[in-house]
Formats: sequence, structure tokens, C-alpha cells
Amino acid sequence: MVIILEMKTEGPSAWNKNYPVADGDRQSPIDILPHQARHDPNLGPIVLNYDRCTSINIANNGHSVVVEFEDSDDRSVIQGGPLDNPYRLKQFHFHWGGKGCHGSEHTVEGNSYASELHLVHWNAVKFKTFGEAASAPDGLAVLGIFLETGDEHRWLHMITDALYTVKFKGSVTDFKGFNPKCLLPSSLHYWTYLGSLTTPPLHESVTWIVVKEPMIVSEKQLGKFRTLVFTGEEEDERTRMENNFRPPQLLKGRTVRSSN
Ligand SMILES: NS(=O)(=O)c1ccc(NCc2ccco2)c([N+](=O)[O-])c1
Ligand SMILES: [Zn+2]
Repeated sequence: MVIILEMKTEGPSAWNKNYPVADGDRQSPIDILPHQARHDPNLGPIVLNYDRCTSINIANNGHSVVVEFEDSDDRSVIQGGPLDNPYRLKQFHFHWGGKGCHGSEHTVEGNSYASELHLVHWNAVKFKTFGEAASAPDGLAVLGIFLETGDEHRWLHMITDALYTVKFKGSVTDFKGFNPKCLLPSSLHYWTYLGSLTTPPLHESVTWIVVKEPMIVSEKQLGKFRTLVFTGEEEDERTRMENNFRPPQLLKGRTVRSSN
């Protein structure tokens, strides 16, 4: 009898083959231990100036669903907190689990949330392009928001209602007039630490700002993310898009700071 173990080689544990930085000193995500975080009174509040943000499209890039923004000027920026200058909003995307399973990237005392939203910003004061910023130690600032299941989120339907238009990898559709401020929880108290992109190329270029209070979404809304597939329309196998999260990485001596 022959047993063929078909192991997916491209999972997170294999990334260090092609991306040695996967074993680096400032990898993300991490498990956050609130009691070991250093409360830093000098950490001011996070300031989001999104009122003139311009969303462009929503896309399935084969890893997640992404909403892209116009980032040719400082119309939508994040500043304050640990940041020395404004960082421009470039895109946001989500990570989630399978049905009944949690899929956040960061965890808190070993506990994961149902999902995690990442709002990605880049330092256009110091760098000319996103690509250049994405490989610099102070190039990116990602605001992470946990999603927890409960009541329906009153605005998330604007995203979930559009997901059927981007079911397959490589699909893109117009998505104008969306302001992600409507997704944020009431408090922006946060933890912050120096980390990396959580998918290849895993560049150690991210100042992470993880908001403590989760946004609440319904199981039904979350289920709609699982109608997406990792594969292109022309491919015969339909691999449901879920569990697109990297597990927590070693802290390697880093300090996590806490706003008040
Ligand atoms: N989960 S995350 O926010 O850390 C993350 C990961 C990868 C990428 N992109 C992959 C990449 C960057 C440069 C070349 O290719 C992005 N992003 O682009 O916003 C975000
Ligand atoms: Zn992400």
C-alpha cells in the first residue's frame, strides 16, 4: 500500500527557504502579552486623517481581499503615536480562519480573534514610492484591528456585498467612496512594536500599531469572506480562501509598548 503525503511546501513554515528574513529578529505577527507590554506615557494618541481618502478598487490578489487607495498625495494619513511623521494610506486587507476557526495574525495571551484587518500606510516623507518604503526599517505603518464575532457590523456590508465581484484571484472591481474610518472601534488604545510584513517578502519594515478593542462583526458577514477562492477563474480546482494568516513569530527580545 502506498501512502502519498501531499504536503503544501509553500506554507509559512517553508517561507524561510526563499525568504531567509523569515528567521529574522523583527518578524510579525507576534503573541502580545499585555502585562509585559511597557506602558509609555510619551506615546500619544493615533491620529487618522482619512476624511479626504479616495478608495479606488477592491481586488482578490490570491492572498486576501484588498481595497486600494489613491496615495499620490497626503490626502489620507496616519500620524501620532510612535510615528515621527505622517504615513500615507495605501490599502487595507483582511486575514481570517475557516468556519468556526479563528484567523487573526496577532494573538493576545495566546488567544486569537476571528479575523484581523490591516490598514497599510507608507512613509512618503522619506521615500518616493511604496515599494522603496516597503523594504526600509521605518518605511511602513500598519494599523491592525481585530474582528470578533457578535452582532452585525453596520458598515461592513459595504465590503461583504462587493466580495462576490472578486471571487477569483486576479479579479478587480471599482470601489469608490469608501472611508475605512467607519470600520474602527470606539477606542484606539493600542500596542506598538517593530515588526515585518506577515507574508513574503516579509520585509522588516513595519511599525505595527495593534488596536486593543476589536470591531464586532456577525458570523454571517465573516462567512462571506470564505466565498472567495485562492485560485484564478481559469484554474479547475476551487480552493476556498481561508486561514490566510501567519502564526505568531518569536519576539527575540523586542519590547511591546502600550498606549494608555
Ligand atoms: N499582512 S501585511 O499587512 O503585513 C502585508 C504583507 C505583504 C504586503 N505586500 C507584499 C509586498 C510588499 C512589497 C512587495 O510585496 C503588504 N502590502 O503590500 O501592503 C502588507
Ligand atoms: Zn495583513
